[in-house]
This record gives sequence, structure tokens and C-alpha cells, in this order.
Amino acid sequence: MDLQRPDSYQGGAGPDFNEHVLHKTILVGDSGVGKTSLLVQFDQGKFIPGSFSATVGIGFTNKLVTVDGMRVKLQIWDTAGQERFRSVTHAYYRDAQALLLLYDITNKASFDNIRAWLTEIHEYAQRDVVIMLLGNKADMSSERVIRSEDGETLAREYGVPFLETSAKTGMNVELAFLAIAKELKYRAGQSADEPSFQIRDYVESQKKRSSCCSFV
Ligand SMILES: Nc1nc2c(ncn2[C@@H]2O[C@H](COP(=O)(O)OP(=O)(O)OP(=O)(O)O)[C@@H](O)[C@H]2O)c(=O)[nH]1
Repeated sequence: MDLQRPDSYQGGAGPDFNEHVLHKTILVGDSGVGKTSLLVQFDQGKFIPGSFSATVGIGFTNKLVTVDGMRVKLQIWDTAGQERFRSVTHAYYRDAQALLLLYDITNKASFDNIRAWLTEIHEYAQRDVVIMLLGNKADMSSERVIRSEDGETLAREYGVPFLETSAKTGMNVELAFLAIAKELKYRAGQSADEPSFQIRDYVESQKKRSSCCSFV
């Protein structure tokens, strides 16, 4: 997807969008891990199968989400994973409040590169940026090369929440963005009713809930 004209790539924003505090979130990870697909699934609830068209540069989607009865405005930036765009995307890290870092569970190199991505993030992003690790393409179980436990272990090492997602089926896509929105809302002091919120605990509790009750 060509995202060189960010203004043309807005979705989900109603007329009251400007009344809300803006929270900038960035999607990063190797080329082909599914960043654009994840965003399209979250924004439009669909998956467009077919030939892979790498993102050029960077673009954003505005999305108004409701958490705990309050509206939170996310501006989600989709970056190009290809190395040649790296210097462009670095410039956007600084303003980000949250970062979704993706690998592809069927691609070992994309998982091995997560440490390098985290080094870059620590170099260019704000110190207190919210980071979430996502193992995408969880629907491709027959081609899986990275076990879920490996994702969990890596995430624990860096103290970040972890989810496996599928941009194809929508599995955990909303949960990932809503957890980020909840954390950003909490940090902005908009959750007076919630004295302490821990995004990792929240994600773990939601994972347990969905696995316990998926047969219901
Ligand atoms: N089965 C399956 N395929 C996926 C999933 N997510 C993405 N894909 C496919 O993987 C390919 C790459 O997806 P993109 O969303 O373009 O990847 P990207 O990370 O945005 O790539 P860059 O723009 O180059 O950084 C496409 O063919 C998608 O259809 C998923 O969850 N499941």
C-alpha cells in the first residue's frame, strides 16, 4: 500500500473527532509481518487477501475508540518495514505514545529481528513509550515456526505485554488496540475511577478470559 499521502488515509473519524485528546501509536516490524493488514482489520473489520504490496513511507489512520464508556482518539501510524525507509520512520518514533511491534509467527527472521527493533525503539522513541509485542498470522498454524511460548518469553524479558494476533481472522486485533487505548487513557489521567492500571495484567486477564470461555 502506498502511504506517501497520509491525509488521504484517514478512517473511522467522525465529526466530533477533533474534540478528543490525540494518542499517537505506531506499527513497526519487518516488511510483510502484517502491519497494514492489522490496521485495516482494526479500522474496517476486513482482510484483503492477495498479493503483497509493501508500504511506501508512512501514513496514518484516525480511529475513535470507546474504552470504559469514554472515547479515546488513536492516531495509528503504519510504517514501511523495508530497511530503505528506516530513516524516514525513525523521525516518527519521537512523537509516539505507543508502539505495536509485530513479527510473523511463520517467519523466524522477523522474530529474531525483534531485539534489533527494540534497540532502535529505545534509541529513537520516548523513554516511557508503551510497547506491545504481537506475533501475527496466528491463523497459519501449519506454517508456524515460532511457538507462542517463545513470544511470551521474549516479551517477559523486555517487560512488555504480548499477544498473538491474526489480521485475517481478526483474532485479538481489537484487544491489542483497546489495551493500548486503555493504557494511554489511564496515563492521561482520564481514568479517575481506576486507581492503577497495568497493561500487562490487563492483557493477560483478557487472554485467560477468551481461552477459558471460547467453547461457550
Ligand atoms: N494468513 C495471514 N496473512 C496475513 C496476515 N497479516 C498479513 N497477511 C498477509 O501478509 C502479507 C503482508 O502483509 P502486509 O500487511 O502488507 O505487511 P506489512 O507489515 O504492512 O509490510 P510492509 O508494508 O512492507 O512493512 C500480505 O499478503 C497479507 O495478506 C495474517 O494475520 N494472516
